[in-house]
Amino acid sequence: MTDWTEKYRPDTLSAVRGNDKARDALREWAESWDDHRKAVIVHGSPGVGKTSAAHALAADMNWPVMELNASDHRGKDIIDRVAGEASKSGTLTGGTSGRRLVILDEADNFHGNADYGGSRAVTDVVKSASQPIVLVANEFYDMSNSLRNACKTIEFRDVSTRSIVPVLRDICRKEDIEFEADALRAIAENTSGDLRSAVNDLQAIAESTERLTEDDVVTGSRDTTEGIFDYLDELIKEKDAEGALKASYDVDETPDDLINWIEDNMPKDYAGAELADAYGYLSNADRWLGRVRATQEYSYWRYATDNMTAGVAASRRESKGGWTRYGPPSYWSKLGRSRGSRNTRDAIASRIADREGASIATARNDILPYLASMTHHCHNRDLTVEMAAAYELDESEVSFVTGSGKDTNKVESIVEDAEARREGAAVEHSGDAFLDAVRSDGDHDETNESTADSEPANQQTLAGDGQSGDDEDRSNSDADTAGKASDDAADSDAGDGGDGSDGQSGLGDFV
Ligand SMILES: Nc1ncnc2c1ncn2[C@@H]1O[C@H](COP(=O)(O)OP(=O)(O)OP(=O)(O)O)[C@@H](O)[C@H]1O
Repeated sequence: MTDWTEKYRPDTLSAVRGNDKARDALREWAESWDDHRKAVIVHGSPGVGKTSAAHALAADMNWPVMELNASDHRGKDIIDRVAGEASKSGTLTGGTSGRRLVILDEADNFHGNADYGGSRAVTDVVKSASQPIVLVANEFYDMSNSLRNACKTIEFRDVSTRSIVPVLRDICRKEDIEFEADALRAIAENTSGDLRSAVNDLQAIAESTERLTEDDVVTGSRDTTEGIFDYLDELIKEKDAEGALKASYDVDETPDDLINWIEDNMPKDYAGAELADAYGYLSNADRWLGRVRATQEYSYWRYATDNMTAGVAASRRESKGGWTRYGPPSYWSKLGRSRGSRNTRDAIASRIADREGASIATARNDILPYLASMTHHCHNRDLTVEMAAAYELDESEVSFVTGSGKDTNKVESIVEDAEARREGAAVEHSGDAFLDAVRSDGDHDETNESTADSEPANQQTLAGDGQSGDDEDRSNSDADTAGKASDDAADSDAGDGGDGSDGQSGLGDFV
């Protein structure tokens, strides 16, 4: 299955939607580069087209691209060389023909990377570069003052619903998908300005239906979502077990969707032991949903619903007050709805379960979402590499967990590094292979050591296959794991601003 965000990546600037001013400014910057010779910072939220615009610009200008990101080990020499070497050939050919565009992705992350000599060295290169450089960043103010001052700045804003809809419509037409206009609008509204997620959502939903209707877009219809927000309030804060179950009959969501809403919002109010209990019920609910999928026996929905409503309400130990900002299920949870992505999710979960000695349900419901938030957009690169190494993730799996495009050089370089780390670990530890096997079998409380290091090279090869159904056989005494994972998840949220490698030692700390 090709990833539509890659397939429909704009190949010319005029195909970059929703940021006309920024787009024009970028073109103008490139066309006048000989006069000012400054680098440009393109910044804005994830998925609004910054990187695509830089590549499209290069294509329009006929400039070959050299792309690097802050986490790339090739380091500063490369930029130095590219900038220098290209300038020489520029002189030789006596004109612009030796020109190329250097794209520095994750430019807000350089300070954390010693290979580059920190942001000062990058600033120096940027200042003296003899080639046009585009620095792409999410967090403008995470870049040093001097770096910011050395560059021109262009902001990409969140893409409006009005601009997202036509992109989705074009894709539907090219993919021969029937759609209701309202369905596209609902997808666009749900993604709050992130065009990449909108395209991803469209693909996920299109896989599971013949004709896109507004109803397919779980979170789309206003009536439904209002109902669900009220219900979340009742379930999480007010009602007892029976009340929560009864009130759920009026909610216009299938249990498959409802569980995503609950799973994503319950942790905003629950903590500690009650959170662990509630996760236990959600795991049970998810097992019942799995049985429904496997057997098409829809009467099992009842048990799923009992668990996710009455169970969650009964787990509440203290009364909850105040107002909580509940939100629609993340793209990640919604992904579970299409078969292709469910398979990817379950394959990853089964390897996690294998390695951590947890049940597959725990891996899927507790550990994976948590990893997804920790490694969102690969911001914490080190951790992402650890994860890819520990669970032997390939590009599409890293992309699935992190939400970054799978063909991006960020993801590719992470997978390469993870492979290198795994090979290193296999050699170092080959003498202790049995010891490791014994340890990783029962002991998932391992903390300080990097998980990649403790991995026997041949232990995981079976994990990818045995994904379906075998979670029933496993013990489900995972309340501790769940509680621990989610406590840590709360901590991690605060730091989710591209703070890079701040001494996080690895997945073993969290699972
Ligand atoms: N403005 C846009 N016009 C057309 N397509 C877009 C636009 N923004 C995003 N997309 C789609 O989303 C995909 C990802 O966009 P892109 O990687 O350029 O976003 P980004 O802003 O660089 O995000 P990040 O900061 O996460 O790298 C593109 O391949 C394309 O399919």
